[in-house]
Amino acid sequence: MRTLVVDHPLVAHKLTVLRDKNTPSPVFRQLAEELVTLLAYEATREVRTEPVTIETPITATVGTAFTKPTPLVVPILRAGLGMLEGMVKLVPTAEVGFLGMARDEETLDIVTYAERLPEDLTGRQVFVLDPMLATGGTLSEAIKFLFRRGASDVTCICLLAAPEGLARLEAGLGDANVKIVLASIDERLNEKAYIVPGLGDAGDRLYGLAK
Ligand SMILES: O=P(O)(O)OC[C@H]1O[C@H](OP(=O)(O)OP(=O)(O)O)[C@H](O)[C@@H]1O
Ligand SMILES: O=c1cc[nH]c(=O)[nH]1
Ligand SMILES: [Mg+2]
Repeated sequence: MRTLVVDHPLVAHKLTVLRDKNTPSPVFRQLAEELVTLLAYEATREVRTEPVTIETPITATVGTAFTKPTPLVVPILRAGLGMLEGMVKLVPTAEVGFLGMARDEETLDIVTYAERLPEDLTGRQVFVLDPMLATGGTLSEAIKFLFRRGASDVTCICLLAAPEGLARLEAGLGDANVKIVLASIDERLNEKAYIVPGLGDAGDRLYGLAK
């Protein structure tokens, strides 16, 4: 597993405003969209592409080849949805699947309550979107789900991670082809397994409702 923390003044500034408890949901949603675009630029450095040839207004003959990215993007509902728009704006040729996963706040167990993914992901390159990597339970379940379906290359784009969650994923994944791209590795988890300093509950911040 590889981890990349994107170190950039624009990312740092937007993340600071996102953390501010006084930032209302509409601004929070806008910033999440902008941040995922900045992170996705780095996260897609190795995106697989298909050759496409075109005719330019200048060339009389076809033959200028450019390449079309064809990843599968999987936002983890609810909070992952806040990252979908920014990702598909940057990669309009991506295919999108969905996983609905919720963490039981008592047991921290992960419940998968929705899934809309191709049955066979053999050889697919998948980009998972979830703003928070806390205990790592959600992403661990999501990655296992995707590998079970045959995916071979998974990149997770998250905003914040706790060191504990990264360690858990590292322990469980070993040398699997998984990359985590982040805006920040925060200090720790608190007794409720929330990221400190963090930004609160991402789903609630995005959508205003308690889940
Ligand atoms: O690393 P973990 O300990 O699994 O915690 C991270 C998960 O917790 C939050 O989801 P939540 O279960 O609150 O659902 P929501 O996205 O609908 O708010 C967040 O959106 C992550 O998916
Ligand atoms: O800090 C956290 C931890 C888990 N899920 C969140 O949304 N925020
Ligand atoms: Mg979630």
